[in-house]
Amino acid sequence: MSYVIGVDLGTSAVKLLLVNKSGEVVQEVSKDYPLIQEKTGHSEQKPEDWVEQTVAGLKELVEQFKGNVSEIEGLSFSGQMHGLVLLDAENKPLRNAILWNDTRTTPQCKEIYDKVGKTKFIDITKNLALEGFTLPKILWVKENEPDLFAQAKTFVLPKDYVRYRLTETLHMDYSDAAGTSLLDVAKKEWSQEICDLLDLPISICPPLVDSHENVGKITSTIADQTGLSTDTDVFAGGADNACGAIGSGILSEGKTFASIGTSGVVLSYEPTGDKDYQGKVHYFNHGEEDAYYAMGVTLAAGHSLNWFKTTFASDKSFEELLDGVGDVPVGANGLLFTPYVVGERTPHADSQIRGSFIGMDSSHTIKDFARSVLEGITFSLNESIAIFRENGKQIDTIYSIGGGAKNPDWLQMQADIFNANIVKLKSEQGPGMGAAMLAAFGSGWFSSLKDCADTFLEDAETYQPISANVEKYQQLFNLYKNVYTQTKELNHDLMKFRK
Ligand SMILES: Nc1ncnc2c1ncn2[C@@H]1O[C@H](COP(=O)(O)OP(=O)(O)O)[C@@H](O)[C@H]1O
Ligand SMILES: O=C(CO)[C@@H](O)[C@H](O)COP(=O)(O)O
Repeated sequence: MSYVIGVDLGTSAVKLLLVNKSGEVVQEVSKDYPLIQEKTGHSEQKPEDWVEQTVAGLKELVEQFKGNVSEIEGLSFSGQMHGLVLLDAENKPLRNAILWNDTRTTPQCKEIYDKVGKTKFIDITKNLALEGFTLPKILWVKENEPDLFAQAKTFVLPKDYVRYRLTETLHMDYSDAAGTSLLDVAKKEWSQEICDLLDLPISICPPLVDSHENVGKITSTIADQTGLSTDTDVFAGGADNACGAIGSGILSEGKTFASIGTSGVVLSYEPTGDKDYQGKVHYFNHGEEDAYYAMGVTLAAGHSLNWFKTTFASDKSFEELLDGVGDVPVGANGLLFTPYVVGERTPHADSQIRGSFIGMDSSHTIKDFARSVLEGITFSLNESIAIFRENGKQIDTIYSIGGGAKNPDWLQMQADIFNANIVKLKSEQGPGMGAAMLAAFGSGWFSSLKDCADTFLEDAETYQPISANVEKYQQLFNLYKNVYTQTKELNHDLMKFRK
């Protein structure tokens, strides 16, 4: 039997899947690492932590593997997007990585519009200038840490750095490059014009490759450390959302997923690079060659639930905390939550907005709060679905992936709030499975990613909308949408009192 490994470098952990030629996940390993949040709005990680934990995960996978290690033919990556890893001339990181959920760069986003012009910027990058994207982070370092920036030779994204350490070859794939704000998304090349207008040398941008491209073999040092064969091929891999799309079969027009990981994402396939959403949703290159996708992002989806659990129920597991939320009525007995605990992206690109519980009553219990957190996260994702529908997309079936897809009550809430059938796949490991599929396709096991999806992916369950709930949720969604406007100014004024 032959195998491939999908490495999903997430925000909370690296998850590794060993997958056989039929698409069965035969082994799984997860290794976590900390988030460094020294100030409000700051979010960093140490690149060395990613490398150490990926190597430790690969070693554990190989130790548990019953077959012959030479049967593991290749590996590929899915990576948290946008994080800036700035490298010196010897490809050593110059500082901690600044992550996708770090929102310190509001002035740099303004600088981008001032110097490039908003219309031209959206024309080239197909996206707004957002705090989470890589370019404003580069400008922040240039402005705030000039000595360090002077030593910078190049930059990469999180999984590119880990891949570099495994192979000693440096690349970035189109799907991740699209999230830097330096790529001309339709032309698939670095934008000389944006670099010139912002006085950045284009030489800091690494060579571009397709996600399924073979970029080399693992080094003998990594082979020694992990037990893998030196013949193991490494394929470039993609942005976690592009890989999530591959791993849930979002490979043709009309297919959509909702992912609840640390962030929340609603993503829909786009066959061409020229649909105009006026920057209301993100528009990126897919991990499938020459395809695209549009997506809306809730900055803190699973992160909101995580925050709630850590702060108010730290002794409970997710299962214990959520046990019984299905018995709480729709609307959590009049409690409404907005998941803006680290700011928001879609549809409100606002780094200063913060979360609220509206309607707290002395009769509310922790179960009401837990249900309102799940509902608030799902309402936020529904705002992205509404944008897609307003732009003519028909969305009647949605694949649900990520940690949030583990809970059946939440899956039913998604069906009722999105008013769509929710399909759970046999493996909810979207991005890790997508990375494994890139390695399988890259290894020549299949003639296309679609062929691979036909063999690897299988629906497990479908949740259908319950019409009485759909009706109540439509009323609640209208109330939910008001909370942003009603609390915006208050939150902006509170900004100066934050850490
Ligand atoms: N049993 C569960 N039920 C509901 N939600 C869960 C459960 N386990 C984890 N989650 C949510 O899923 C999130 C992690 O999802 P995951 O897809 O693994 O994230 P990431 O790739 O960002 O690290 C957690 O933050 C949590 O909110
Ligand atoms: O910023 C984005 C997408 O634009 C995030 O989706 C990150 O890519 C992190 O994803 P998770 O850790 O939540 O999977």
